[in-house]
Amino acid sequence: MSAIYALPGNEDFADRLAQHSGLPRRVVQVHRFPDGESRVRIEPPVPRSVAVIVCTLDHPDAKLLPLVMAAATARELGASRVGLIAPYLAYMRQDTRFHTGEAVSARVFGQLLGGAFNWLITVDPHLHRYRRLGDVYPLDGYVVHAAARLAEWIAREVPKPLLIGPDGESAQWVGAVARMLDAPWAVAAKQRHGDRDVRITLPALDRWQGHTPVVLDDIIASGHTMIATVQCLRERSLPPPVCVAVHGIFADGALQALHAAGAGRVVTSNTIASPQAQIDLSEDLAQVMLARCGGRLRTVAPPHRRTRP
Ligand SMILES: O=P(O)(O)OC[C@H]1O[C@H](OP(=O)(O)OP(=O)(O)O)[C@H](O)[C@@H]1O
Repeated sequence: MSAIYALPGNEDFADRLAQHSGLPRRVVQVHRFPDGESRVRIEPPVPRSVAVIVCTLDHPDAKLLPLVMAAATARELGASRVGLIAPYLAYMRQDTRFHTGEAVSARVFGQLLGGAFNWLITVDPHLHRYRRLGDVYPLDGYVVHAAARLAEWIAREVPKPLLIGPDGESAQWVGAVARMLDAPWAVAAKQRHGDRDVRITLPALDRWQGHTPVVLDDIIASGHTMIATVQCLRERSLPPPVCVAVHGIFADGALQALHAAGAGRVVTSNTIASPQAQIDLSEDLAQVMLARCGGRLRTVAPPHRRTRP
């Protein structure tokens, strides 16, 4: 029988996958030796089964080696195929050589994981210059989209939402969510001058007075894209914007800075665990996982509610 293996820190998401799928959840132990090396130990898989390893890949450098060791060990101990569920996929933003001599990290990282796993399931990877997961990852890749779950949450929690994307790149997910909600939407222009130096120019929003602004993006990392957008909205005397993202990394006090800038609620999906991770995608990933393992989902996703703001 196939089984789900959680790398440390991924137990809650793996338990949810196990609950939806009926697959057993197994343990991966990672011990750090005093010299900084790791010892990885897994419960041996059933011979010729599929081993599904769960590891979200924020702060990826420390996670990569134990992850690759767990995959190799599952294969050595009898798994016929080894799959990776990485709800958040790292290094997708370093997708070109921005300056001479830089690593194209997205491609290098993809090749490393491609050598360890047969397939990969992830959520809305930051595909910008690469358009398809297969362009970066030499394995069978499956993308789960968070849009329907984000739309469900906004429909339930936000009266008269006006969706705002902080940059042109966000139009794809902002437009998708707005269409599901039948809500108005607009996209700002972003200029990034550094990791924490982001300038936002908002379009005219006067015709949607009385709406609640919802800033929607794929990633909150330093938070400065959201912070600059929130500041622009507050300068126009709009109410505290609700901030919604697929992936909440929240580096270095980003959440506090976002609230200090005037944000209202800040909510993300649970691709990365945090108190803001209130939108559960585990059922959607379990569905795709089971298709790779030859099983059927135990529960049925509720139909998406369509509401007018
Ligand atoms: O919280 P932050 O540190 O601001 O990071 C998050 C932002 O970074 C990404 O875009 P990016 O600026 O990399 O632009 P790109 O789409 O051109 O890669 C992402 O789409 C967010 O907008």
